[in-house]
Amino acid sequence: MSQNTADKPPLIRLRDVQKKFATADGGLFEAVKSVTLEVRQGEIFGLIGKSGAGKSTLLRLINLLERPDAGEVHVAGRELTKLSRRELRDARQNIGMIFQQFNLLQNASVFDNVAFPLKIHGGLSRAQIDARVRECLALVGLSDKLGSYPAQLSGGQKQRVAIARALAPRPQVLLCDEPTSALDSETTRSLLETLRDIQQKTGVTIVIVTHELSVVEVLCSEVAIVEGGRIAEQFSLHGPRVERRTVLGQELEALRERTEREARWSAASSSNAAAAAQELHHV
Ligand SMILES: Nc1ncnc2c1ncn2[C@@H]1O[C@H](COP(=O)(O)OP(=O)(O)OP(=O)(O)O)[C@@H](O)[C@H]1O
Repeated sequence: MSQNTADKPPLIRLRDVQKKFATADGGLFEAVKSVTLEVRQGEIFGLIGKSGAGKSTLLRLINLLERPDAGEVHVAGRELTKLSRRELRDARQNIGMIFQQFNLLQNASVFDNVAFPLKIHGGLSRAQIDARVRECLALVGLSDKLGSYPAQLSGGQKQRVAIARALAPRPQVLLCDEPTSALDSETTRSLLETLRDIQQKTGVTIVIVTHELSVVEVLCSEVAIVEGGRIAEQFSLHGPRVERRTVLGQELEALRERTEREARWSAASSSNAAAAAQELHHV
């Protein structure tokens, strides 16, 4: 579903958003400088940049965890900065989020962690909650961990519980803030596969912040490169490889080229192996 999103309408629209923070010396630091950004429905959209570039702040502006000093935040047709507290709480039901450090409730079982957002918003029977929790845990491959506690799980499993919890209220948007930074490379690979699989099964729109090029290359359909609080460059990862303006853009294209070359090489070597096997068979 993330493959052909070019004709889909934008589900998230940031217009001229700005965010400043007070600094220790009494000044102001502009973490996000008038950014305009659109994320289409069904996209897996990467925000990549160096530490301090403003990626996390930009992500947190999408669900108003950070309120912009100026600009508009539209998600699924609603301008979030205009909503009352109560309306915003409802609108946030449509925007799940996961974090680098998982943020699970340590004293609650896996079941209760995933059930939590369903219970606090009410409206569902116990049987409905039970069914939805099981469905979400199946989606992340943790059906057998219902009764476990976070301390009994690996980092990858904890992040899967966090994903199940974020998806439980059936959000249209899933925000991911460095979701694999605390994980080793193999666990990262399998978690990214799970995220892609979930996107395809549910159609959820994913925005992911990372500083790892390989995460963007493996997962994303579109990428924005964030530098100094601005979008320095944005492009599709399914489009042709062309010369990019930013160093990160160039590195990402080099990575794409290497992956394509390796895929060609391994296809060629397996067809050579097949041809050799056939020859042997005929001898
Ligand atoms: N609550 C805050 N108060 C003060 N300054 C902040 C706050 N949040 C972020 N900043 C500053 O804003 C800038 C951008 O931070 P942000 O976390 O968005 O960057 P980032 O690109 O996600 O970096 P990292 O990968 O290191 O998290 C940084 O200089 C940071 O110190």
